[in-house]
Amino acid sequence: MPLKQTIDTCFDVEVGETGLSREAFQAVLGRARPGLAWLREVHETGALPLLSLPARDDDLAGIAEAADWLSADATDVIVLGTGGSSLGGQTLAQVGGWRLPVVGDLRAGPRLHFLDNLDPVSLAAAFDALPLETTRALVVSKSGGTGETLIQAMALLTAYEDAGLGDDVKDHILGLSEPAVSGHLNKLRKLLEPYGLRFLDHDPGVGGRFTALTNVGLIPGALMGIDPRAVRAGAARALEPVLAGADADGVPAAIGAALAVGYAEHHGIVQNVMFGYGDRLERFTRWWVQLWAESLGKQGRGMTPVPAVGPVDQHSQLQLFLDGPADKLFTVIATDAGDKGPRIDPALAAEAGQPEFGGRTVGDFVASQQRATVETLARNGRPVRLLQVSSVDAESIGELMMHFMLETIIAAHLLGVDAFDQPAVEEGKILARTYLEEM
Ligand SMILES: O=P(O)(O)OC[C@H]1O[C@H](O)[C@H](O)[C@@H](O)[C@@H]1O
Repeated sequence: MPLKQTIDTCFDVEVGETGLSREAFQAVLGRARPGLAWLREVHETGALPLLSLPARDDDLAGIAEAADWLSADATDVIVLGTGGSSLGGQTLAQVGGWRLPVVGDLRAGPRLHFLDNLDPVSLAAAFDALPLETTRALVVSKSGGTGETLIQAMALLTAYEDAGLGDDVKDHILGLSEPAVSGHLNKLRKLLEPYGLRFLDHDPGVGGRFTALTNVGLIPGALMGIDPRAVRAGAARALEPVLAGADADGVPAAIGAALAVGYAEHHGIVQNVMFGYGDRLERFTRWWVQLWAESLGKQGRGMTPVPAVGPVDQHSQLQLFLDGPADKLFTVIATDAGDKGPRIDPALAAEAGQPEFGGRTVGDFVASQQRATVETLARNGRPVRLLQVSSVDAESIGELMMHFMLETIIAAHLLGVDAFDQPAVEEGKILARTYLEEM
């Protein structure tokens, strides 16, 4: 089933005075037309390579080969890289089983580890605990200049040296960075290439947080058995109405962008909650946080992304969502959970005083929770849109990711900001370097 978006519970008639009027929404949606025209134009000219990815297959053999190389005879594969060089891969890998309770740990094949947060204690413990001889590493940095990734790569080189594997580094590490350009220093390449190891090219035209559909996201996904073709087929589905020239009200991503920007402009609602039901959407919510925050948070504009996972966060954030300040727009991602999972013995259910559980599956229970969350949010005056997929698999995650990349780009057009840069974070990086020099 393709992604289905329902926005009935997003407007004033359903949620009361906190809701956006249909008229105001339509006015913002109309303003999405130039953004859609721009997307079509850059697709045609090739100026935004992201939009050509769903139809590409010339790079798939290289992606499969890299995943095979990393996993052959390996007990462990570590992925170094941060932000956009990690979160897309994490999202796809999770759909394949990485970092899922129990199933993740029981899965056959090499263990996969993303070291995206620079933590000295974890890094030391990881290098101590990993059997380095059978551990391979993928080191990812688009720019080749991110301090966290460089320092991790240096520490890894030393760890291999200390383990007596200094001469075999090229058999353990694969690099992934922008192609070398003469006159421009790529520090990661300069550090690693002398070891004779192989580097894959990061597409210079695809910004970090938009790389899930490139080798950056697809190699880690493939390591967990996620088929890159299926991911791209799902992405093509989300892109299709844009390329087909549909008007804004026929493009789900434009509708989502207009809702978010409409709420920000008309109601000052600048917090957006992504409530994904199911373990396989946990990393997806974190990937979306970077996408939404770094792409839109500029020049005093932007919306704050708030991630939540269901049903577990019903026992954590839902009280606030329902009864705290009415200052959020919600997106609930639901799956066809019904009929899935263990079926409950009626005798046990009766014994426990929960006869309604009897004969139902665990998925039936989750399905009713998804529905109840959407309805109670709306009844409490909280605008909520529902996105439904039949299940979280390679194709639906590709569709969700492309949907939200498009939604982000269109929202940036509506807000009048550049979706593709992140100028403000540079200041802190320069200051951190100064402090390091002073130590
Ligand atoms: O891939 P890299 O060049 O190493 O960048 C990794 C990340 O770090 C930067 O600080 C940016 O804020 C992110 O947008 C980027 O994804």
